Amino acid sequence: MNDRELSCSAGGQFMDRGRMNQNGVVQPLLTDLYQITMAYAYWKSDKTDDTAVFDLFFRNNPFHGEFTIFAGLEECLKFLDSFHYSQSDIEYLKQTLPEGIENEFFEYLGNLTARDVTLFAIDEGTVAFPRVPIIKIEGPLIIVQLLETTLLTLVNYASLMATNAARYRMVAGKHVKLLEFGLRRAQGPDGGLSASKYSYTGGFDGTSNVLAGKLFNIPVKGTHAHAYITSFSSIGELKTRLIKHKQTGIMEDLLEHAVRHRQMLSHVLDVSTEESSEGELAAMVSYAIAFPDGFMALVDTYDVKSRETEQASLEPKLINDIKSDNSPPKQKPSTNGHQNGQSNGKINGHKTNGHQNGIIVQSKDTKIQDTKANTATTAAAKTTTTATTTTTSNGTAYLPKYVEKSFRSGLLNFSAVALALNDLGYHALGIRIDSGDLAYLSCLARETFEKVAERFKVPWFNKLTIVASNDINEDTILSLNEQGHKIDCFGIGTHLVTCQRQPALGCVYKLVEINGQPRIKLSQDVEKVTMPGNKNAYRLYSADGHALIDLLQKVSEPPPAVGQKVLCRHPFQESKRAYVIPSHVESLYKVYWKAGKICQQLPTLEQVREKVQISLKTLRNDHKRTLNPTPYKVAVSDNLYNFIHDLWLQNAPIGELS
Ligand SMILES: Nc1ncnc2c1ncn2[C@@H]1O[C@H](COP(=O)(O)OP(=O)(O)OP(=O)(O)O)[C@@H](O)[C@H]1O
Ligand SMILES: O=P(O)(O)OC[C@H]1O[C@H](OP(=O)(O)OP(=O)(O)O)[C@H](O)[C@@H]1O
Ligand SMILES: O=C(O)c1cccnc1
Ligand SMILES: [Mg+2]
Repeated sequence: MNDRELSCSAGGQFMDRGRMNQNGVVQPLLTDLYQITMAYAYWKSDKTDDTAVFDLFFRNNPFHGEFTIFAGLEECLKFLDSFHYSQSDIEYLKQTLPEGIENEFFEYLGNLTARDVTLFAIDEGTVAFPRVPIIKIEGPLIIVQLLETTLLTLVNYASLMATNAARYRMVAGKHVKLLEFGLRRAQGPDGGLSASKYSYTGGFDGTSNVLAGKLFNIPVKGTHAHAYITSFSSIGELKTRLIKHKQTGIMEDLLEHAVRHRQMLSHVLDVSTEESSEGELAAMVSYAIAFPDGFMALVDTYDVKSRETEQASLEPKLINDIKSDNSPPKQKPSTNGHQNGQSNGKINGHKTNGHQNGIIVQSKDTKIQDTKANTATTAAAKTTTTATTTTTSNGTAYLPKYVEKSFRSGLLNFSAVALALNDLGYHALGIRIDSGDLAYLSCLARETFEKVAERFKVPWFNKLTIVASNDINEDTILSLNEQGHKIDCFGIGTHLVTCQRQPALGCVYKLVEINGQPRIKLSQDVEKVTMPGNKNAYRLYSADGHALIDLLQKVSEPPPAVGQKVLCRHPFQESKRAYVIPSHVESLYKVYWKAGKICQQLPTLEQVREKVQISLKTLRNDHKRTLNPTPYKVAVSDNLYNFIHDLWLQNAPIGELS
């Protein structure tokens, strides 16, 4: 039994092999069958001594963007380090491959390692661009072919995820915290773990995924679920109310303090204590007793059936809309690339409990902004939206009174418990909002906290954290920013981890040279023609420190020099050329694996995370903007251009007209 089998039989997917913590599912059989059948055919055709160069690259940036973050390199290196077919792998292949495979082939497989392979790569966490190989791998043809699928699976999702996360970070800005909440929605356990790891790489601040925290040393964070609030229905259910005063150590009744504050707060918040939920109060008190220094509460749970009925009688129009099949379809993002207002669908009124709105929110500069006006809504949606809007005396439309009241219940109970904790020497952390109009409710919450801070002389109340979650994506954040909000932290699950906007990055692995001879793969689609030969990649920078262009050259060419004019050519369009005089030239490849060893000091996850931000800073803003970003230029040297096109002509068959 080898290390891998030992560790797997011990029950762990990730294991410490002394040298590196490795995901146990990453092993040579994690590949497509055709790699192994090809290996046999290569072996049969006596190609064991052939050497090859493969390029691993993508053709298009994801998410309609113009950059990609390269991630997954460390996992690739770990894979090379441990590449070895175990005895049981060989037994399995003997049973599985077609009959007649010679025994010597299995012996050959049993002795294969990645010792003779050399892997070049750009640094993990660097921005990368279409057609510039992010990994270049050289070595015995059979082995480098066998590595294809596993390397692709390690790079594709990792890079997609890191890019997705980096985009969320860009739209959220650097001061807002981003938490990954996606494990429950991820594509299986391994997808969930990778999502947590690479969203951290891309710029998230933490994850709710505890195993990811343990394995990758990522900060783990979280609040609590609605279930906790709804598990209490009355104060009578509180088994304990006592908590130690932080300074005096004397046991005090937290509920008593909370009830007293709640009474006073009801005037400040304009919600009567009868209108707020007792179960919610009980749940919050009990949670505060469990976590007096980390009290963070969900404030949107409150849901009272009798009031739903009352709402129904108040809003027959809305209820009719919901019952008929005229309910508004889910909105598509508006044509300018992101959704405005409530255009991402559900919020435009198909809920019976009145959690919908066509609100006008107060923007940061206190101007009133009509979110309906710039929303690409359907007529049906607009009708329903209007029906549910409550207009205040000054003409400002807000959430339906019912929704506001129920949200105020959460705020009332939270504030009461937070003030009670304050009496006993503790500071609450904040709230989470998981439904409704997040822009409006966050402003309402902040306004409430400011009022409480002033009236109760608790200045720290101003600084309470407001976490928002609920089906958030890049467009929602952009829209919230436009509207103005007071959210300090987003908890993001589904859209982030499933990369819903684009679920795969199309990295490919193409043979570019065999036994020193270039190989080109032709295609009707020019974009798909491969760039033949063993190449080096350089990034040329302008005097202001921005990346100008990536340049591919034949390895035999001298690198571009600072201050010297370089002719950069579009790889396929003859007329597209430019001279560049770089102020700085970065050679993109480093040898990461050679002679059976990792040749570079590998950065920590934290360092890769920093690298992402540093690398993104070198990109001009117009390449990074979400709407119609400018494509970053990728070029080839004049020499490589001619080489590609000569080879192309040599390989393209000449048709015959008849
Ligand atoms: N101000 C806003 N601007 C744009 N989108 C928003 C805003 N507030 C919330 N959203 C988004 O609108 C959607 C609201 O979802 P939905 O209509 O299901 O309401 P909900 O509040 O989740 O209702 P429920 O809790 O009853 O399921 C979510 O995707 C949320 O991220
Ligand atoms: O919406 P996402 O971006 O996917 O983020 C994660 C979601 O998961 C939770 O909801 P869920 O309904 O699963 O559980 P809950 O009872 O804790 O709300 C949480 O409340 C978020 O809404
Ligand atoms: O901690 C949270 O609030 C959380 C965690 C996972 C999913 N939704 C919310
Ligand atoms: Mg939810």
